[in-house]
Amino acid sequence: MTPDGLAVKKLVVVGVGLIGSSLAAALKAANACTEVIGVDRRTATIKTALGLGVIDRGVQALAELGDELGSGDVVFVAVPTLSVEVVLQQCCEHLSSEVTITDGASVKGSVAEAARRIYGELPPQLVLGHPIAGSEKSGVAAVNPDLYRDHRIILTPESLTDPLHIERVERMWSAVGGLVMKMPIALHDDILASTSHLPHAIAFSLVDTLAHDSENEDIFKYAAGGFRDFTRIASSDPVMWHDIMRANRASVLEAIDLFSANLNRLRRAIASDDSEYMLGVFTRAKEARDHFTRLINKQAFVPKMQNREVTFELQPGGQVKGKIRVPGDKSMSHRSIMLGSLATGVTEVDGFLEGEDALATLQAFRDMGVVIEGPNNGKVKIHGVGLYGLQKPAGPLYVGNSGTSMRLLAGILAGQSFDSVLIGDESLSQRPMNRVVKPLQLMGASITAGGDKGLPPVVIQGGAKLTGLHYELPMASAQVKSCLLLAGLYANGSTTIVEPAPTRDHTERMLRGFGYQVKSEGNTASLVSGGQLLSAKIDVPADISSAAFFLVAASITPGSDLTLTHVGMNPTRIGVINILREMGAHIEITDEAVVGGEPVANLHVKYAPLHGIEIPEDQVPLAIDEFPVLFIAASCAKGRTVLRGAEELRVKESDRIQVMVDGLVALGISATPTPDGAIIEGGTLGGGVVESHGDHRIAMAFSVASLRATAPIKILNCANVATSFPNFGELATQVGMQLAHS
Ligand SMILES: O=C(O)C1=C[C@@H](OP(=O)(O)O)[C@@H](O)[C@H](O)C1
Ligand SMILES: C=C(OP(=O)(O)O)C(=O)O
Repeated sequence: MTPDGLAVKKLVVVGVGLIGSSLAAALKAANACTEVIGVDRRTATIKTALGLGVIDRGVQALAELGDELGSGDVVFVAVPTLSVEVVLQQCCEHLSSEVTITDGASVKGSVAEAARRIYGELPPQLVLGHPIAGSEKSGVAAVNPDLYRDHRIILTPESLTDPLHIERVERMWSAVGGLVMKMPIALHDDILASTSHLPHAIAFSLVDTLAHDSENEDIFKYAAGGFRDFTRIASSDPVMWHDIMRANRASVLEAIDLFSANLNRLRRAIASDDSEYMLGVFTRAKEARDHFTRLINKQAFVPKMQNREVTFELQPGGQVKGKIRVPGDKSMSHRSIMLGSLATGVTEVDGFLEGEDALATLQAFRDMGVVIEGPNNGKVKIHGVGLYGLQKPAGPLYVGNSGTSMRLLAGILAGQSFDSVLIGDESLSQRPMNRVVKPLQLMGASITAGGDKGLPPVVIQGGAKLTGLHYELPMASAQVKSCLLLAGLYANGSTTIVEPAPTRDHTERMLRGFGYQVKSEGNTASLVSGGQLLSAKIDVPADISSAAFFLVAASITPGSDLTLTHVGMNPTRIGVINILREMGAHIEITDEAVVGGEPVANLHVKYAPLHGIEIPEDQVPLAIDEFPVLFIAASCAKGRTVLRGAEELRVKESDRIQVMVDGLVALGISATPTPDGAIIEGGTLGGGVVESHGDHRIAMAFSVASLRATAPIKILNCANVATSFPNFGELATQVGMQLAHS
């Protein structure tokens, strides 16, 4: 700060166009400098700037200010890129080394070279910069004091640049709302060549091409939204862009070459009617553009979901009434993408869960070259590439919060010819992967993960020869079973998995649906390699794990009457119904049917007084994801509920035993954790603040608790509800729960 607390003392803007005048106006509006002086050789510009109140004073040459500028003053050079050299020459001749100099040119390498030519080396007072803001408009009349608010300002200081001057420039941009970041000059010029200079070159060239067409009048008359959206930047300042292209020649040429090659490839695809290639380009581009839209709207989920702070606030009481269909089954959605990709032909999926976990799997397969259309209202079309058609991804495969994606993918990737790396978010990076890494190594896979527990990243070397395995699972885990069966598709001979207790069998069922033989006998599942998967139609039923929140909600709320439609009723998933019924719940199963090899039904639930039970251990793997909300049922039941044999809950998205017990205790319930479960005494739920630790099922479980709470409940860290149940809030409110989020 200057002694009087200002970001800078005098601001001198050389070149009073849009960029210069907007900084001047913004700094004045923020009262962050003592005076703004404009330098522009055009007197008319100075006059306009004075008239608009953008500057306090104007001169025609920097030389006029030489004597009065000193420490704390900043000269901002805002002239077209190739004119910066002339201004730097004047700076060198007239300014003391105390004065901070910065610029706004779009290319940094050429400015640095100019400075070296003039000063001999980069002067410590020169802080090169580039505000990533602008508009197709130009000139002082377009001045916009908000131009830099929330926009990135890139500074490219070198080792010789004086930190005092850097700090001053950072303060100046922060004062006008800019988001300052630093990067090396070469990186800046490469990035900008692709993200800014190339699109401008294309827009100018396209409009010029159309304008030269003999029928251009007609063309412009009929040009609609596509033309308007795509070519807006072609009305940018020609001199400025002429300068930029010349100043960043090498990087721009590289970007144009890459684009031309890709455009030519697309041309060939159109000529030869290669619809798969076209769809590949269009679906990948749409996904990337949608992601960008979410980013600019600040609602992106990849790669840093934890950064979103979502808090659920629930009022006590409410109703549970109506008829709803919860979103598609997560386990089946993952598998539909995986098997659809590995099949030959086009697989059509209906009812796909558009939650972040299943989308992470979808993206991973796109990253490996699979063309996937959608999802569009739960519909997805996968253009399968066959068991050996996946391509090496360009970088690590990021699967967010999803254990299922990482473990099942590990099995598939172990059998590929290419290297790959699987990474996840903060929570997934703490979950044990050795349970899949060790048996895959036994099959001959070249796969590693970190430390004793085998934490992600999971690193896989391609090209390993896998051999079938007879493996007794040390824990009841459908993810481990599925991983090994999928690796078995690529292993010599047969792969047999023996489970300590039955777990969900969607992989086995769906493989059969794709025409691949899988034998299931008692607790054993096995398959032999050498077959192939043929595309299928898949109807994904509503997820019973999501329905569970509403089964408990209706069961604990007097007066409730709720129907959940088309719920998946696979016998390996219905533990929650069995357990609730044993506690006295009133759940009717109607409209039973079998769809695509999976049973479905409607569930009609009404309030019933619940009582505590010893949960049968054989039901634990069949209700493994439902325990958070079953703990809520237990806290509303009369008497004691005891859960044993559920140590797997400690290695889910959070330690679900500890986190649930902590939350219940915070709400006044007597609950005690045990190494493999918990003891819960039914009681009265109070209000309070609960930490969900970013675990979707914890957040939703405590939302349900509010129905019987005596005071409001606030649940922290709920963004990850979107991993499995993106419209939970809407459905909860629709049935009568009183949930607001911020
Ligand atoms: O195979 C699957 O789709 C799943 C298996 C279960 O995990 P484990 O295999 O770790 O028990 C479950 O918790 C998870 O939500 C989904
Ligand atoms: C454990 C879960 O999922 P995953 O293991 O796929 O992260 C879950 O959804 O509760």
